[in-house]
Amino acid sequence: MLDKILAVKKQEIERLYLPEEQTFKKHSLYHALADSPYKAGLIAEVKKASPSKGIIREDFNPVKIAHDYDKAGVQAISVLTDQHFFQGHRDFLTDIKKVVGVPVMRKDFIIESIQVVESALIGADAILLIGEALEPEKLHELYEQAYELGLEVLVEVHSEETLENVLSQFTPKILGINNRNLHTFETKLSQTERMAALAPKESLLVSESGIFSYEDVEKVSRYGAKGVLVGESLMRKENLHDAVQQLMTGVYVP
Ligand SMILES: O=P(O)(O)OC[C@@H](O)[C@@H](O)c1c[nH]c2ccccc12
Repeated sequence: MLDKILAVKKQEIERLYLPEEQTFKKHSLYHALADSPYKAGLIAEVKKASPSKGIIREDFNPVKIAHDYDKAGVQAISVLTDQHFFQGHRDFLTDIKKVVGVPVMRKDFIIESIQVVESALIGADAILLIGEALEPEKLHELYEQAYELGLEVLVEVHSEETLENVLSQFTPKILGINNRNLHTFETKLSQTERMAALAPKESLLVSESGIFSYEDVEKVSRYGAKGVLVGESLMRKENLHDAVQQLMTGVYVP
């Protein structure tokens, strides 16, 4: 599946045009996570659909969802901007950025420099770079470019091998462990435990995918995660405020 996504992405990049420059107030993802009042800071995701789950949320108003997340006290918001496989859009991110006061991360398959520039122009505070989708040298280059443009980067890895390749180049400030294998979609929280043992102490760890309950948040936080990236389990709930409270505190306060 990852290979299929990257093939489509290459075609999209050929047609990519850059939007006009606008000014946005910047917020730091790193600090939002590091200063979280919870066991781990929450990056809540705005995601309508995915290749593994199909449509996740029918009633999908990205700005309303992000606004509810912000009011519920999340530390950051991740916005899927890939259209073809996730039914996202880059305009969702810009519209969301205008109404929330927390950092906004662009979730897409970034493989070329022009997409990093695009991310800055649409108002992202941070971007995702996927270890499994990039040669380590290229990943490092895009990482440096992002920080030069004032963007932070969540460097995501799934496997030990990818982590080793990344670390041979540089130490990411924010390191995401994807519990989901993007080739097979198999998802297990123990991936965070295995990978945390190999991660540098200087990197802020984020556990991504397959987190459904407060017990899951507690578990990955015990493994060393300082942040969690949660999409599906929140997207399937009607009341996002209550869902965030329950996920992060284990207590349901109606
Ligand atoms: O919906 P979940 O299982 O809570 O997962 C969220 C997030 O981790 C997932 O959407 C994701 C992680 N890495 C990605 C890379 C591309 C697209 C999506 C992703």
